[in-house]
Amino acid sequence: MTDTGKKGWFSRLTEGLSRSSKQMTDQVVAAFVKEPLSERALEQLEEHLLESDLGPAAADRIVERFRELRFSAGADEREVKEALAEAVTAELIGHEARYEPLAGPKPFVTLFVGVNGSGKTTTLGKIAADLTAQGAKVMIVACDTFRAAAREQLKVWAERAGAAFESRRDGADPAGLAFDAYTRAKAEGFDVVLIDTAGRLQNKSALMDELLKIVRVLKKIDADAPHETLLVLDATVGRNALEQEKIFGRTAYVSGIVMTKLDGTARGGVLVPVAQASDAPIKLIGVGEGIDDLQPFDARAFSRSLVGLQD
Ligand SMILES: Nc1nc2c(ncn2[C@@H]2O[C@H](COP(=O)(O)OP(=O)(O)OP(=O)(O)O)[C@@H](O)[C@H]2O)c(=O)[nH]1
Repeated sequence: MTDTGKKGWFSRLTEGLSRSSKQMTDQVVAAFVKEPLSERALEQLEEHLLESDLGPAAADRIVERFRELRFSAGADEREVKEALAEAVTAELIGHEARYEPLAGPKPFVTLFVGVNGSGKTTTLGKIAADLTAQGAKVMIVACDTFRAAAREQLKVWAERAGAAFESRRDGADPAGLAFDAYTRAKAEGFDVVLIDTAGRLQNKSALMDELLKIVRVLKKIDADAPHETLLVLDATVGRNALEQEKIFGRTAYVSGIVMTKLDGTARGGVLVPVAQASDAPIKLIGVGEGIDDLQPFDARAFSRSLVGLQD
């Protein structure tokens, strides 16, 4: 990425996280600048960390770090923010990884799982657009065969991205569709296959059976497929995201997490307990609806933006 690209990316991140950073830092920083050594400032810190949905375990550790730091009287705002950013980074640094579909086997099959409305379709569309812009041959497969609207939405993204599109109507077997699409992609030299799946949690066991069946048939073609299974979680549902991680993480062999809509909440801190609860790392984050608003997850950049640092 160029320096200007990097700068634009960082300011998008900071802007996207502005509601969370406001919630997280304004009062905390003021409290520390005013009374650097007081128990009251530490209590306020804990309260705000919990309100940002960071979860009790991480909040405790961060408060302990702050207790040990013992800011001198006259600590300024920047110093307090830097310390907070470092503490949050320490919580996340072991949980970041890259999504690299062009570095793996060809075609690289990615399965998208998550509840309806979490941002699966949008995420998939943004990824397709980014990959075709890099010259890759991309196929999108709409395995939610029950919902015509979902199919249509995905088709629009495929056309916009210049990607091939595979779908079937009215409840056709999603696993059969996935198998045929992957077979075609292999025969025709596609680089990447992006598979959208259904997300109805009302009938959890049927949904999991459907996902597992898709995985099973893909493995008939290549034992390592799907090469990535991305769980898409919506940050605006707060700690419910943890529940969803549990449900999908346990059955769907999730290999990476995408946290969307971080711009739509003051509780972006929820990424911390989700990352720590999951066996899979965070790979991408969404901070808006535009194509450039889906970004690789960088623990340090995320943490700095979360506390309102501009660089
Ligand atoms: N603000 C914001 N909105 C987002 C982001 N990602 C997705 N959205 C919006 O969230 C809504 C739901 O996204 P979809 O991609 O349709 O979600 P889905 O999981 O595919 O849902 P279904 O199509 O119902 O299965 C859409 O209006 C998106 O534009 C994001 O990072 N920020």
